[in-house]
Amino acid sequence: MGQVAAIIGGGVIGGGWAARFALNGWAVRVFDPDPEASRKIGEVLENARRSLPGLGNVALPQEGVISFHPTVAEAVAGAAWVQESVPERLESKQKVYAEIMAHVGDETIVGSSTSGYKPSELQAGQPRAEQIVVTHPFNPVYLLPLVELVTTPINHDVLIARAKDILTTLGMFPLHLKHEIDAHVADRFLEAVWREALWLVKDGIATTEEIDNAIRYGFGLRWAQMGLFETYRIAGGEAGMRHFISQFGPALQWPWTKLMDVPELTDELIDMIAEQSDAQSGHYSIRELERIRDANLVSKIRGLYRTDWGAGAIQRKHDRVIETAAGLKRHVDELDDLSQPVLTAHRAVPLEWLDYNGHMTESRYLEAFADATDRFMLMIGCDEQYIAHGGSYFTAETHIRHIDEAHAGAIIIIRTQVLQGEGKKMHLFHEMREGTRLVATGEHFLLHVSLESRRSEPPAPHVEAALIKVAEAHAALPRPEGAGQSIGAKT
Ligand SMILES: NC(=O)C1=CN([C@@H]2O[C@H](COP(=O)(O)OP(=O)(O)OC[C@H]3O[C@@H](n4cnc5c(N)ncnc54)[C@H](O)[C@@H]3O)[C@@H](O)[C@H]2O)C=CC1
Ligand SMILES: C[N+](C)(C)CC(=O)CC(=O)[O-]
Repeated sequence: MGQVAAIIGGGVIGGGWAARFALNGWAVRVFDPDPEASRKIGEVLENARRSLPGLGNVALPQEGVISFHPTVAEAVAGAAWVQESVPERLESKQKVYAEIMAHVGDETIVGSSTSGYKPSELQAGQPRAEQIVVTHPFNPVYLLPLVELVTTPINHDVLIARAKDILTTLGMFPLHLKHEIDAHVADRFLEAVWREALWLVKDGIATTEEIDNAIRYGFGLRWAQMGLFETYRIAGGEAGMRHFISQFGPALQWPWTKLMDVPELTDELIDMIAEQSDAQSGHYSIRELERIRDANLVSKIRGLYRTDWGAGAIQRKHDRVIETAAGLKRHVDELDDLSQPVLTAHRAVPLEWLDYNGHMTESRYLEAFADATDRFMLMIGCDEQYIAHGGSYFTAETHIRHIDEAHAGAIIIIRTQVLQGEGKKMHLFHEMREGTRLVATGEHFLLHVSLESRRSEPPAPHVEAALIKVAEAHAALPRPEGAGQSIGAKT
């Protein structure tokens, strides 16, 4: 069995943590007195299963089992990680900690999802308080990588390093804050923006929908990929950050903002906001909105994956961590058996690959096969460094057969047979399967090129030798059904 995580409090955030741990192969034990907890977590898990596995290009480990327990003691027994996500009230959190700390092991890391409390407030008066840290996530926990890891001087370096390591293996980005402060770092911004938005609604300047449009069509997109300071560095033009501050800094003194002040949340203001919000989004259920949000996040993070930037770079790193467990190799010399087609993809169909017919759209078959070709190139030594030195392959011809459907989240594997591999020529035949079911085939003819002359040229000797080694081993295989076909041709 893999590692065990205990989730204490299985609401919006605890449910997200349960899904993040389980989908990364951890056994998850939940304690939540709410009789509806198992239904709610089941629904969150269903949404997470649709979206998380397809975020990267490598299949996640086998899903861990989620179980529900009647006491804290039973839930935390043997857990390597305990994540507390009970409601944001200090007194009730402290009571829960007394129970958790009485039953956890000496090595267990106990993280709190608290949005606002400092770790020292949770540690106060607890036995083995040095095991308690704040691990503040962002909703949806199963998709967003950021987790603020807030520690105090009593937390040992070894525990902090282990906490970072575990969060990283879950595909998260632990932002380590060594100085505790109410509401940590990110929620300070969120509250500042929220306060300002409440004033704009109260004063009748903008509706909830107009405020959301002001964010999502403009600076929200910018923030998602560069944050604040990197964005403003660019806004300073060639003169950079100093120029930006001297131009726009003085405006901070002008009365543009009411940030120092919070509007009174009167019944009238709350009704106004709730009515506007109903008019804006009331035609969707919360679960529908969650699915729309998740699909949008998957598209955005996968877009950033392509540019190896921000949240996409975190996902790429996670793929590197889990690719060995998924059976993927980085060089043909690591293969035990060269006589069979090579595993070049083991991944889930991402949400963004679906079309109006509810299945993987045609262009994504080519994307999957192109990624498999990239993996094969990597495996014969045509890696990032080799390409940076000016050698690569160009695809000259492709033939795809769409044999069966693939749906969101389906785990697909691609195996690649080399039909010809010598000199400049590389002729590959990919078979894509879900389980044993053949979904598609892709036949690709590539030429090795010089990226300087943009003309075909022989590969470097070590690349050609690796390619020939596989080609010779595959020469004994039967020619795959469908190889060499054109549209309408009989087999
Ligand atoms: N909702 C959000 O956007 C975020 C919330 N957080 C933090 O996560 C924590 C939980 O918040 P939510 O999940 O939003 O609340 P929630 O109300 O959705 O869930 C809390 C859960 O805790 C359970 N619970 C209550 N008393 C309990 C106890 N003694 N033992 C075990 N379970 C108990 C409740 O039945 C409920 O299922 C809070 O500390 C909050 O600040 C952090 C990031 C984002
Ligand atoms: C509203 N909130 C303070 C609970 C929000 C968070 O803590 C983080 C998030 O997911 O926005």
